[in-house]
Amino acid sequence: MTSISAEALHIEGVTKPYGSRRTPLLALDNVSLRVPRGQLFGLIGHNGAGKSTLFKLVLGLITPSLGRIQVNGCAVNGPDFRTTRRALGYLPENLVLYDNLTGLETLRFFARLKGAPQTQCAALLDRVGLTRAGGRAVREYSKGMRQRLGFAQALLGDPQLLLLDEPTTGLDPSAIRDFYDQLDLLRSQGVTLVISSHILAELQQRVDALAMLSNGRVCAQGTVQALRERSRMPLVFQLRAAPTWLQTLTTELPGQLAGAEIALQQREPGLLELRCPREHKMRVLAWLANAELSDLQIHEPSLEDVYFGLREAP
Ligand SMILES: Nc1ncnc2c1ncn2[C@@H]1O[C@H](COP(=O)(O)OP(=O)(O)OP(=O)(O)O)[C@@H](O)[C@H]1O
Repeated sequence: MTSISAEALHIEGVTKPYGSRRTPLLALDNVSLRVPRGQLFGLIGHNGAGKSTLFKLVLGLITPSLGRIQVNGCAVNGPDFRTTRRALGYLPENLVLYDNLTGLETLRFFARLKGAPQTQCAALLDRVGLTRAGGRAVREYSKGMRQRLGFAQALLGDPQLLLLDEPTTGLDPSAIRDFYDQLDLLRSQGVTLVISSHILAELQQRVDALAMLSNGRVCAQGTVQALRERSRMPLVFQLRAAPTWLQTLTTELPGQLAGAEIALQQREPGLLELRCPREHKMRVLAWLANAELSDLQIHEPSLEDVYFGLREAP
């Protein structure tokens, strides 16, 4: 197979059916994605959208019926994939751990499976903050400790591409922050990270780009800002002023912004919320320049708003 790209991950026209030949269910349907090296790339979508299936295809654990996948320019399941496979790290959604093994024994076990040096295990336990717990049986670990051990397992062999399937589920806010600090460090070292999550607020500030899967298809792909613009979700202006001034604004604004789809709502005395399409932002600001406001905040639509906006789009 000829190389389609030297990007960290290049997926082209991939389809994966499950079920019988007569009534196949397309877990993935003509999916194409490109992830440049060194990016933190998000994958979002409803339950059953196809995220885990995509990870398994990239790992070569299952094969597509159509399309092709390359990791660092090397075809998945092609002749050189054994070597490339070693440069992949994976944290599955539900990692099975042996409760009777200690944390350190667990890592040693995975290191043997992966052909990674045993000498990495203690350093990786330290990296995820489990050095003191490393001698304790995994059965005594909390959910957060198990996740951290799973993350250490994914880092065995110094992977260049890390696939993380819902890695922060069940973690407390401080553990989530520590986890993303680790991802930032890896990214600064040139590692490419693909992360799936249902916690959209968490991804919004952190990913370089993302893809949105719906019913096995990519329904949107790009930076959070590009998806915001595509979704055409409104901007929200929060205006604080004396109630009498807000009354004037409420009366005059619709006439001033004729032709713009705006919505006004009094949130509380002295606080007016104005929703309007992005393309009218500068008109609104120009008009507000002469208003006697005590405060003005402009809120971009959240990734969650964008997600629902794009999913509902025909
Ligand atoms: N081994 C399998 N056999 C049959 N169908 C499967 C299999 N694995 C996944 N599917 C189906 O493929 C679709 C995609 O599943 P997948 O697990 O990839 O979704 P997901 O986006 O990871 O979901 P979640 O967010 O719930 O983890 C679903 O309809 C699922 O039922």
